[in-house]
Amino acid sequence: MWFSRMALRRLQRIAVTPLKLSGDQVGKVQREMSTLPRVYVTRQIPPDGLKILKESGQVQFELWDSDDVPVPRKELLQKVKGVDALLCVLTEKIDAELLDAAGPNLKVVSTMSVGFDHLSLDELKKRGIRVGYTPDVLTDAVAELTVALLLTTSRRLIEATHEAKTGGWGTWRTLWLCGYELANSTVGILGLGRIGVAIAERLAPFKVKKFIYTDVAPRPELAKLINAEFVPMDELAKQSDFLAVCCALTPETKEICNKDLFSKMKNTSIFINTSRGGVVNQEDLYEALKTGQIAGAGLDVTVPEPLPTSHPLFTLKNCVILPHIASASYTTRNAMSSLAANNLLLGLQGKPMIKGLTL
Ligand SMILES: O=CC(=O)O
Repeated sequence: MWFSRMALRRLQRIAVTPLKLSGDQVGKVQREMSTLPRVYVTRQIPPDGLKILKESGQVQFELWDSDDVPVPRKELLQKVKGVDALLCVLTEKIDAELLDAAGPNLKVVSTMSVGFDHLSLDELKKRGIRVGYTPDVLTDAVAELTVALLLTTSRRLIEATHEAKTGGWGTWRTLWLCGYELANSTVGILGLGRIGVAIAERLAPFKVKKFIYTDVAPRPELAKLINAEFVPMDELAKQSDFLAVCCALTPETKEICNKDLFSKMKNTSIFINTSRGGVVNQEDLYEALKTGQIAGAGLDVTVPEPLPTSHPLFTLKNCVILPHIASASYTTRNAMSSLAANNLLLGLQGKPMIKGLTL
C-alpha cells in the first residue's frame, strides 16, 4: 500500500467522519494519492530520514521494513517497477537490470552512503537519472573509527583482552604484547580526501613525525591542511609505518593494495583499510600478514561482506576485522538518512541536490 503523509491525514479524517465525505471528496483523495511520485526505500533507514520523507507531503513511499536483511533481489526488481525515485543503501546493486526493471519513470537514485561503487554510473547517466550520495556528514565518524582501528591493531588490543580473559595473563613481561607506537612515526594516506585529512588531524596530536600521501595527482589544498607530502606509491609503501587506505573503489583502484605494495612495506608496518574491501587483494594481504612481511592489518571492509567466518584472515592474530561500521554512530547514520531523503526530494523537484554526483 502506498500512502503519503498528506493522504494518510485525509484518510484518518475520512475514517472518523465517513458520512460527511462526498463522492467528489473521495475521488479527490484518490487522485491526490495516485499522482504523488512513488518512492521505494530499500531498507528501514534511521528515523530522521524517514520523518523527512513522511512529512514532506511530496511523495508516497514504500520501504523494505527490515534493517537485518537486505531486500531480496527478486523482490527489489518487482518493487521498483514504475517508481519515480529510489532511496538505497550500499548493499543494493543499482545496475542495468534494476534500472530496466524500474522503467522510464525513474528520475532519482539517492544512496545513503558516501561510496557509490554499487551504482552503475554509466547506466544511470545513459538514462538521465540524477544521483545523490552522502559525503561530509560521515567524515568525523569514519575518521574516529579509523583511529580506533589503527590503535587497536598496532597496540594489539584484541589479543590483549583475549589473553586477559582466558588465563594468558601471567606475570608482567618485558616484551609481551608489544606493538608499535604513533609517536615519531610516518603515516601514509592512500587517497587524500576529506576523510584522509580528518584522520590525519586526529593522529597529529599523537606526535606523528610526518604525513605522506599518494593520489592520482597532488592535492595541495588538502595536503596543506595537514602538512602532508605527496609521494609516489612506491615511496608510500616504503616509508609508511602506518598506511591508511582512504580511496574510493574504482576500476583503477581495484586491488591496488597487492603483493607488489605489501612487498615494499616495512615488516613493522600496520595496514588499515576503512574504504572498500575491493581495493585490497585479500590473498596477498593474507600472505603478507602470515609471513610477517607486514606487522598487522585492521580492516573495516572486506570482500565479500559479511566475510565468512571460515575465511583464513580470521585465523590471524595480527589481523583485526570489523563488520563495516566506520560511519556507525547514531548521529551520523541519522544525518546520512536525512541527507539521502533531502537529496531525493530535491532531485524529484528538479532542484540541485545538497550532495549530488555529476555524471
Ligand atoms: O561505507 C560506507 C559508505 O559508503 O557510506
